[in-house]
Amino acid sequence: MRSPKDFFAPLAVGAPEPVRQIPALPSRMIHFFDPSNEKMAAKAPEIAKKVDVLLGNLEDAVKAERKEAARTGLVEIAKANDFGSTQLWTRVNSLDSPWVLDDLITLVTEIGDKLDVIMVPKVEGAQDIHYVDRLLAQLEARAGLSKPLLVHAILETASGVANVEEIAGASPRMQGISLGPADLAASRRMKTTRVGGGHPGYLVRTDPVGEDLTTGRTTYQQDLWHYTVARMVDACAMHGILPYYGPFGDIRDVVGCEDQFRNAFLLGCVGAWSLHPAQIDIAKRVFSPSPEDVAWARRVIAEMGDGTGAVMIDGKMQDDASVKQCRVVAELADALAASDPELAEAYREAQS
Ligand SMILES: CC(C)(COP(=O)(O)OP(=O)(O)OC[C@H]1O[C@@H](n2cnc3c(N)ncnc32)[C@H](O)[C@@H]1OP(=O)(O)O)[C@@H](O)C(=O)NCCC(=O)NCCSC(=O)C[C@H](O)C(=O)O
Ligand SMILES: [Mg+2]
Repeated sequence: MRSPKDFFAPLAVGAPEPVRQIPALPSRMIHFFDPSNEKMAAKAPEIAKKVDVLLGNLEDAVKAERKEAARTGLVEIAKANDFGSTQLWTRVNSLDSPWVLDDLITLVTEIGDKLDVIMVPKVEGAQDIHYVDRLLAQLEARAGLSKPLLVHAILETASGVANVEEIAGASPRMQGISLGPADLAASRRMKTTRVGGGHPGYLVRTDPVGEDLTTGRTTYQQDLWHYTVARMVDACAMHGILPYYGPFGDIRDVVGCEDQFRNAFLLGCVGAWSLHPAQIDIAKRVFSPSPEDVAWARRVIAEMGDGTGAVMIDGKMQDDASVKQCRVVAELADALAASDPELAEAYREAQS
């Protein structure tokens, strides 16, 4: 572990100073596209106008023989477009793959000034982040970058989950962590065959009444990801970085997707991945606090004055702790409304 005194020092001569605060930029959806897929690549500039984060994916879901085309495609798209306030991220190949070194060298030296965040898959522990951290510093120095690239880890191995707190605090570059349910399920030897979401077999059943074990026993499907998401949220909050739910692979099931995203939102996540254009609006809706919740939060804040003591509002007790929750909601609403005029209008209307 680096000494706290050196934590914010650049890791290479000529590399930019690390950031001291992770910017809380809107990132309700991290929209994945394959830069080697001509159709998707052609849509990227239009999609960029609708999303908070556009991510050029180089890892899983890109065929092995298209890896180089994906890398080159992303460089071309980044050079040819100005995405304005939409962040541009990439997911590089895993650290044990034959592609990742060239991914990092090419992307940082060619389009390092256009990229905001590098997503690193299958992170096992702090050592993986330390490797990327030093390499990025060297490449940033070579490319003459003035702004440091941030790093986002995917939590998708059993060791990654066991080490999530040290991963979250491994570098001042750490921007956030996403759950990768598909790889995590495989790593844990879970018996699912899906990309995220629930499973009808994972349930609890009410007790039997009398001797009859089969009738009148309601079952409730449980959330396979609750433990991991909650643990990830705590690790991120502890280190001042941002947690995200990852992918929901059943593109057709927009209802199940919305439920999974909402659970993550309520537990503390700031966004999720959109794999298909149909998931963009779901993430936008879910990860923006509702106008009614924002109006309520603002009312509590106003009636609580300096934020101490206890008051009754509509029969509910409010005190120092509930006003803090209301501030979380109101501050998120303000941050999102600043770059989303439609949302700003909806919040204004609910207030009046
Ligand atoms: C899932 C898909 C393969 C579906 O693609 P397709 O069959 O082409 O869907 P549609 O016919 O409905 O598409 C309609 C049009 O929209 C374009 N399209 C589709 N997806 C995207 C996109 N993501 N961005 C931009 N444009 C998109 C199609 O080209 C169609 O265009 P047109 O014909 O001109 O109308 C596909 O959506 C896809 O590949 N999505 C990305 C998948 C991905 O990135 N997967 C990796 C992330 S999940 C993961 O890695 C697991 C995780 O790590 C873990 O371990 O949990
Ligand atoms: Mg994965």
